[in-house]
Amino acid sequence: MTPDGWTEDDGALTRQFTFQDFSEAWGFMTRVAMLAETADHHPEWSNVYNRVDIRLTTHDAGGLTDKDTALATAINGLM
Ligand SMILES: C[C@H](O)[C@H](O)[C@H]1CNC2=NC(N)=NC(=O)C2=N1
Repeated sequence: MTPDGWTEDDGALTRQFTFQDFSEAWGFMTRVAMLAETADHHPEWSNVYNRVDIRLTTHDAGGLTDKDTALATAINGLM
């Protein structure tokens, strides 16, 4: 099942997050980075000022796995 707010698209989960400013976006990215390191599962992402675009896919498997769903759910838990 696709976690709230995420879109399943071409073997990946994507979601865009928008914050008040860069500082809030960067703080969020820092927290996501710590989740990613703990899970040894890392996002494809980009940041423009207050916006963070995240794409989750499992490169080793060539598509979507439970690791992506788990990380998306954990990221939702930061909000
Ligand atoms: C060696 C290392 O565990 C692997 O390369 C991990 C690291 N993080 C990863 N992250 C993601 N998103 N997909 C992977 O396949 C992946 N593989």
